[in-house]
Amino acid sequence: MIENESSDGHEAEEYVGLADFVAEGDEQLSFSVGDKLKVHDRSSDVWWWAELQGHFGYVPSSYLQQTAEDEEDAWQDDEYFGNYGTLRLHLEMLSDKPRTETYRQVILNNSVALRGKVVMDLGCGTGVISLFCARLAHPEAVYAVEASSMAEHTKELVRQNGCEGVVTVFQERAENLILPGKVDVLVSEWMGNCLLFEYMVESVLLARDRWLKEGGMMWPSSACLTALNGVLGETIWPRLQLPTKEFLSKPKFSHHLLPEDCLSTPADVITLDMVTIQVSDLETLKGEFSFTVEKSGIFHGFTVWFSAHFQSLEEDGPSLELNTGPYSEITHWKQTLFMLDAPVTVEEGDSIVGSIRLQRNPIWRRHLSITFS
Ligand SMILES: C[S@@+](CC[C@H](N)C(=O)[O-])C[C@H]1O[C@@H](n2cnc3c(N)ncnc32)[C@H](O)[C@@H]1O
Repeated sequence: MIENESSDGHEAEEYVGLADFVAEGDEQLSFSVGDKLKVHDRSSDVWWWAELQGHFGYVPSSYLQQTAEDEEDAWQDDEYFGNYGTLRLHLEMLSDKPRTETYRQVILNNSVALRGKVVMDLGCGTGVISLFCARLAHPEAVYAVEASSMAEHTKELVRQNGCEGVVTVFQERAENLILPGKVDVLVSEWMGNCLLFEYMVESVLLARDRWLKEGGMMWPSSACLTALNGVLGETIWPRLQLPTKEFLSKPKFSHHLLPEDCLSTPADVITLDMVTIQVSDLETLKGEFSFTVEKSGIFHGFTVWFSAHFQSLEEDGPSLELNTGPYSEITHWKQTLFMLDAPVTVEEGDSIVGSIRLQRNPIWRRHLSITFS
């Protein structure tokens, strides 16, 4: 085999490992997540002939993904900020009452302590959180940071609300931001599906490290991914019959889990402390779970959602929670469903024990894979 040329005469192409793979036998090639492999033969759908550091062997195609053209491409920023530059997404978020109301309540509950403080609202969108700060509390300044073109409208909204003396809009990516000084509070609504999707949290952590004063407050202060096992509602099951294979192979976003379809009590599986977590920790996050089945039924899969927690600025002040789970008022995130390959009958008292792993995509930096074991 000639290096850089595949068996059919084409150039070998570079792929990146999405997960660790351990070879079984001499014919296969082991690699780790993030390894760059040269793929020489893709004639089979399932097993490809590849090379890593001079070693050759078969590798499973589903563990590999083609590399991005460049760093910018890896973040898909044109598409990402293009979408946030339109009103559609912002209207959906603004009309998500539990979400928007929690942020309003956080500002209101802390209005006394916010007096004279400097606040950064990272990813301010339409500026709703900045305006809550300016209207409900008396901060010294609010820096409203937004990378998309929505910032142009936000400047106008701030002016129309008479808040331009307090709120300054920075149309900038957080990573390139230059502020007049450090801030006392960093507030952001960065959470995505399964908590991490979009990985806006990375921008929040970078801004924290550069711009938050020592001992400053992060809102949310922590966030949790929660899981439980559930039956699949009778309303969905009939729709599954035809495209079952496709349905099982991917998570279902925007799934609305009904409390009566839950087989056990939910458990927090991963917690992010927004003061201490580092960007590098986001690459792989793992959690364990042990569910006791409380209701006999057919166990079809796991459902996950997140909650975000907001500490008070005052020592004994109440903390607040935004919970996107099935026992709380529905939000635009709803829940995410992961189906088992085949359903399992479970009895009350049975245990379902396992682990969950969130692996950030080494190429497409806003994406992740989630594995239940
Ligand atoms: C989920 S929306 C929240 C919008 C607004 N804070 C709200 O609560 O309605 C996130 C916003 O953050 C912006 N954003 C994401 N990453 C950013 C970054 N690195 N720098 C600046 N803005 C960013 C997006 O363009 C989007 O408008």
